[in-house]
Amino acid sequence: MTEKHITRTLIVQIPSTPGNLGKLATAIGLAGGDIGEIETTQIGPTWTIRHITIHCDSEEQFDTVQDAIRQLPGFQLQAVSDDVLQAHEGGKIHMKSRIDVRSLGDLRRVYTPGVANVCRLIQKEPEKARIYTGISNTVAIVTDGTAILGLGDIGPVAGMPVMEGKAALFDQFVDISGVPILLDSQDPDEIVRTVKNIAPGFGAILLEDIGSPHCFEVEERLKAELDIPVMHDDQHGTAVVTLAAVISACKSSRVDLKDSVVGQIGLGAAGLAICRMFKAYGVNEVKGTDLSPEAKARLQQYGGTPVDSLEELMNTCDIIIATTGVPGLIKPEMVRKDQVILSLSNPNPEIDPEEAMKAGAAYAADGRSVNNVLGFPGIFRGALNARANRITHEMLTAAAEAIADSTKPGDLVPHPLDPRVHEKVIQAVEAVAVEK
Ligand SMILES: NC(=O)C1=CN([C@@H]2O[C@H](COP(=O)(O)OP(=O)(O)OC[C@H]3O[C@@H](n4cnc5c(N)ncnc54)[C@H](O)[C@@H]3O)[C@@H](O)[C@H]2O)C=CC1
Ligand SMILES: CC(=O)C(=O)O
Ligand SMILES: [Mg+2]
Repeated sequence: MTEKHITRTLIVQIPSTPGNLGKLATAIGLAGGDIGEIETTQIGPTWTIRHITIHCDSEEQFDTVQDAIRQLPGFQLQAVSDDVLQAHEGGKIHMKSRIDVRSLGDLRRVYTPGVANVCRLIQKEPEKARIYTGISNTVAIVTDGTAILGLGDIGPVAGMPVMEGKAALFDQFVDISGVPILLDSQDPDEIVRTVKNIAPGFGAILLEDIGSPHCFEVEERLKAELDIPVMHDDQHGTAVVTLAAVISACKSSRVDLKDSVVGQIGLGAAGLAICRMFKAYGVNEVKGTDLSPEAKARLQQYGGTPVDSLEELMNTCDIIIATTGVPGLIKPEMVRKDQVILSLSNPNPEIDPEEAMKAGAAYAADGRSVNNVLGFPGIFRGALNARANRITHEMLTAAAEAIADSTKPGDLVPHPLDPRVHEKVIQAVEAVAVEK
């Protein structure tokens, strides 16, 4: 089954005679829907209610599936539920106490008066906060809402589901408490001031979905002015996983990455960091294009070669990396035989990997698989474990190589749910981290 973009659960009343579930499945399949789970919730003498999860390519295809069911005599489509929206009801994260408070003794230990002694101890010996608070295991996930995925400047509150998602991944993959911080300002001075003011409560700062170019200034200033790790994930997390994917592609096709011509479309936060990482890794030629002349000038500053048109880039590069946020920007006829095509924009790529493969690409992937989720959890866990006060280029390179080493031959990246990847990234980052 190819990966579909839309998932819905249909609640269908089906006549209780043999063969009707088969008829329903056929109608759904002929309309293009893939059936996932089927749950029978009620069985009666004349009808049965089933909850059927369907995956479709598009809303239009999903409408066709619904019409096909409505046309089946005796069947009733009772309701449609959106699993994604449902999963978000009430939010995805929740701050929980690690200690039960059930008796007066517990209360006095956890809160007053007991807590006062711990406060005095930390006042006297501030480094004890690492032992007696959760600060060193807590990462602020900071956004101003200006570049939420490829959706643009939709504001920090609309971006909260993404921040909660990052917090959920931190928790589940590497046991870090991620706390979303939504900023009601896009002014670099104010962002830097605010993050510095809240920094005492955190072991590290992850900047997320802050648009370019102000993200560059914000990150540089925070790195210089804070004594804890700061990383803009859309820049460096993305560069790490992209380098890993390209290392794997070159290994499988026995091509030397350093001699390949890399072409980038979109030179914002993700694109520019990818260029910097590739150049530092020794790639000789990185070309790039962007609508903004300033973005192209920044590429040149980091050793890349600006190119005027998308067509020229597609015609002259072996490896294409697109981070524009523009779905469908790369047309199948632009793909050259044996190119590597990474169309990394979320939620929808510049070209569907299947289309790119059909058009002759040697390897193709989108932002669902080549995703910074493979990097940021282990990078932060490794940095916190090592008590590093910054995330260095060596730590990022080590993370990229660990991801590439965890990749099965023929794949571009490992599965994000494989805990061994995150473990390998943690170990690699920790090994080269610089202690405070
Ligand atoms: N797969 C992954 O792990 C990640 C994917 N991304 C995706 O990359 C995309 C960009 O994200 P950011 O770099 O943070 O945004 P950004 O706003 O900093 O950069 C986007 C850049 O693309 C350029 N651009 C827009 N339309 C273009 C076109 N038609 N031709 C050439 N350039 C064009 C813009 O001028 C801008 O410089 C988003 O869709 C995001 O979801 C970002 C981070 C991680
Ligand atoms: C994955 C991610 O960080 C993005 O698309 O912005
Ligand atoms: Mg992002």
